Amino acid sequence: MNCEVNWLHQCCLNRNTAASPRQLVLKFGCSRNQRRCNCTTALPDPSLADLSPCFAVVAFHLGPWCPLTRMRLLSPPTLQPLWGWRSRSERSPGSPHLPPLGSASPMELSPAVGGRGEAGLYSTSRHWAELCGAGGPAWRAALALPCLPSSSCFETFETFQVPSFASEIFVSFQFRCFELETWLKRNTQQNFAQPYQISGCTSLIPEAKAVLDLVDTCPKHPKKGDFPVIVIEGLDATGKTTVTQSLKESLNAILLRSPPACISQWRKTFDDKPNHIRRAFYALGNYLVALEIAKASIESPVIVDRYWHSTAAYAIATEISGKVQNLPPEHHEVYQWPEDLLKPDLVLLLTVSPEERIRRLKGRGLEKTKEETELEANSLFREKVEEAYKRMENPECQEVDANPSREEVLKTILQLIKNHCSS
Ligand SMILES: Nc1ncnc2c1ncn2[C@@H]1O[C@H](COP(=O)(O)OP(=O)(O)OP(=O)(O)O)[C@@H](O)[C@H]1O
Ligand SMILES: Cc1cn([C@H]2C[C@H](O)[C@@H](COP(=O)(O)O)O2)c(=O)[nH]c1=O
Repeated sequence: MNCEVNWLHQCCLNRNTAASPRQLVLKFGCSRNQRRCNCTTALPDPSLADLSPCFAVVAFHLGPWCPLTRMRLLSPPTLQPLWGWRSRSERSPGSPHLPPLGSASPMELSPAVGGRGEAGLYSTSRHWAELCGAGGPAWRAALALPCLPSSSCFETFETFQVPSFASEIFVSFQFRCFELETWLKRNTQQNFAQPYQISGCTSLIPEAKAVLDLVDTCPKHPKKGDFPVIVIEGLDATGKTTVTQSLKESLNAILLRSPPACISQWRKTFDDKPNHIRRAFYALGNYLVALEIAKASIESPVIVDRYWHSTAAYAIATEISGKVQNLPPEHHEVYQWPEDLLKPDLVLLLTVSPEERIRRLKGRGLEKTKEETELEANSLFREKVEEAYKRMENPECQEVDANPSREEVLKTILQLIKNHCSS
């Protein structure tokens, strides 16, 4: 018997929740006596568009009673799926920390084959006997597939067939933009290989076109003038705006910030996009502000409120889940300055104690970005951003204790600038 499952009907859109931002969970199931489940999908939900490109996880929750013998998932031939599995006892629904690629699995992963390609999970009856023995645990297997942008990510799953089963099966398709990206990158050594691509987004995000048009007007390698360029970095509310304003007055300097004013109108739009798209926007902001730095530093000293180090530190901290120790090791390429980006003369990192930062945040009371909310709620994230800042190289960040009064912080910074830039 064939059954068409109206799985959209059962789609549970679970995006932007505090627990798991941008997670989409789609669920469908078949009842005990349905022998065959054949789901043909075309996902008309436009809100999916901004979830991609991403990876889809197909997670199978299998009960010990399930006599499933074979599953087949059709996907484009070029996509190489990855898999992992774990027992129910280890399962934590909100965080699919899948085991490393290649760990022993009761499943066999078929290689992609010609034509439309076939990739999937096959289980032998012996495996199932081991897995599903009476009273045995229930298992969760997960298959991760790179998806194509837009709704086409669902064409990957054009046909999902479970050819023969007589029991209950519960399948959930979970789209997790960053958790999975992180997992895949870590396990496939593709570290940060493609995070800064914005061009693929133009059909999804019309603003991307306007931003890209601006890039086309940029000279490739703008040169710095003779005046010093000083960047002020730090977590939110560490006093960057306050001190950069004072430095501007004290040094008769030009004050710039990243992202620059010419793209700030689109900042809100991109802040709401998936991480890699938002990052692309911020990365681009640096290249645009570099042009302003090049021009301004011919005329006077330049102070920059955030630059590349912010983009990198926040991106790294967002990508890496778990402990500070999970950050890429010191001297890793993610901490290096991009070769084609104008370098500043001095980068100062303002640090304050967490208690003082909270006091300042409260005193300020502005609308918060997602990162700011994350920083407030998540001390681990804060630690990772700060640690990533400290690992940046060439130029490195020079740390400034910004706990003292505004006047004292300014005095310290002026002295550092004098020492560093007067030659
Ligand atoms: N040295 C200081 N002592 C006490 N309060 C300070 C000091 N420096 C700044 N503040 C106050 O702390 C709050 C945050 O400062 P500020 O806006 O300059 O931080 P910021 O690093 O620019 O924040 P964001 O990155 O979020 O824009 C403000 O209310 C500011 O007046
Ligand atoms: C420049 C830049 C900023 N962000 C994030 C980090 C902060 O939490 C917010 C707010 O920054 P602002 O100082 O108040 O303008 O934006 C980022 O993630 N990447 C960047 O390059």
